[in-house]
Amino acid sequence: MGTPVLVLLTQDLRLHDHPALTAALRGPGPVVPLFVLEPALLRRAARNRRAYLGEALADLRSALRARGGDLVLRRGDTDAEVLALARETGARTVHLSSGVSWFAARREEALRATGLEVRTHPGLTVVPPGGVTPASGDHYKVFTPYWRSWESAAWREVLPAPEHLDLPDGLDPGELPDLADGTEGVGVLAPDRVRGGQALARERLRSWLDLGLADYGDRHDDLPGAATSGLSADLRFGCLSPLEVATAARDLPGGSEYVRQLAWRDFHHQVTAAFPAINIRDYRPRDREWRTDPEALAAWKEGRTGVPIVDAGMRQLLREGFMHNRTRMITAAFLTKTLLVHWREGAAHFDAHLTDGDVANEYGNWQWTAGTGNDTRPNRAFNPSRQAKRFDPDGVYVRRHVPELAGLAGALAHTPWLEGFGEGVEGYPKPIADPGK
Ligand SMILES: Cc1cc2nc3c(=O)[nH]c(=O)nc-3n(C[C@H](O)[C@H](O)[C@H](O)COP(=O)(O)OP(=O)(O)OC[C@H]3O[C@@H](n4cnc5c(N)ncnc54)[C@H](O)[C@@H]3O)c2cc1C
Repeated sequence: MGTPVLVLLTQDLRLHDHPALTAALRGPGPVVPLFVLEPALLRRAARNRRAYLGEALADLRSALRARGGDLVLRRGDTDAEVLALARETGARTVHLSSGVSWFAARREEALRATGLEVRTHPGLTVVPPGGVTPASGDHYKVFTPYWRSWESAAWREVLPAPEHLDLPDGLDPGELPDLADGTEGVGVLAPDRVRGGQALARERLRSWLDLGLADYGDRHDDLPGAATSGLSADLRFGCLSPLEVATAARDLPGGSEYVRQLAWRDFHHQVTAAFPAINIRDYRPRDREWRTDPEALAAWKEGRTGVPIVDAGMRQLLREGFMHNRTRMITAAFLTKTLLVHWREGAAHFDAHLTDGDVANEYGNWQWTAGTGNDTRPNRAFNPSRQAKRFDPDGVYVRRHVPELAGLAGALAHTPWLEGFGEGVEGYPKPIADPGK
């Protein structure tokens, strides 16, 4: 047997289409798949993401065991744990998928400083950041030209899952702690959250391709229909490969509209790779007065602004750890453009609850909506009343998430302030800001 090699897993918790794992398996030696639980990161992570992560690691471990290998788990700083495991096994090389965040860049730097050979691979996007670039500059700042280049870029082949792996003898695989026990983390554990792991993710993908995709173009904005794929958390943790999803969907009816959304995901990744401070600083600084309004912010977070479409979205987030894209835009615009509260406050709340929350998509989209990011129309308005009438015309979505409004039929659920001779609906607040007409 040859020298063992390490594969450091991060946001790629799968066996299918895994370039780093495939590269490691090309050598003659045993392959040690490793995940490092970093206490400092886990303490700050949303409870929903901790729970998904725990499930995804358990699922990956059983898939690896079924193939003769195992998932090795360690707790501590990634570079120190990688180095310790390399010393224990005699490994000199570590393979990993390239990340785009500031944290991923620091991690890679720290790994290189250990003296090990560090080999990075694609795998977290369809087209890797830098895979397409404009004539001037290192990344695209506007989506439409990016999309045109992205569409015509050559994609690599989808790789099969390995059939067999060997682990060095006598290696302690390490314990997987219960990450969903609720003792650590931020936000609330959502009762209807998505469950994690590549097995469930692959079932969701199959069912989406068979039953949902064909109608995506017509129905992706239908709020009550919830007619989107719901695969964002699976993509976030890499239980699904974005390239495999895009390749499977591309030539099916509805595929091109769907694949365009995956290009948005890649777009925000290449922006973040070029501007890793996306979660801290304005991408396009604007002369803007933000307001400090703790009461309005609390009402927004709890879904009691008195604007039903906003409250429905915010309560969906608390109940599911997920929110429909349309209400993500409406609620984010209400906070930043109507209440004039800084995007960082809103993004922090989303980050504490979204199972799919990640640096590139979350902050890229928050800045896009707030007008400090990549939107070419930074003053774009999202009038809540008009959005509600258009995307939830019968009030079904609002009644589903705001039970106080269950007694209001049809579109009346969107204007509770007009009920009871202008007294509103008992138990539901009056709007804290103009909901528009
Ligand atoms: C304020 C705000 C915050 C957001 N935060 C996140 C986040 O933290 N994580 C996240 O994955 N998405 C985020 N999005 C983008 C989008 O809302 C979600 O990806 C989508 O709602 C997930 O549902 P789905 O999987 O059913 O999407 P589908 O409509 O089925 O789309 C398929 C996939 O394409 C990708 N995608 C779709 N729309 C976008 C988009 N605008 N930007 C980037 N990728 C997209 C996602 O990976 C998604 O799973 C945010 C959007 C807004 C406006």
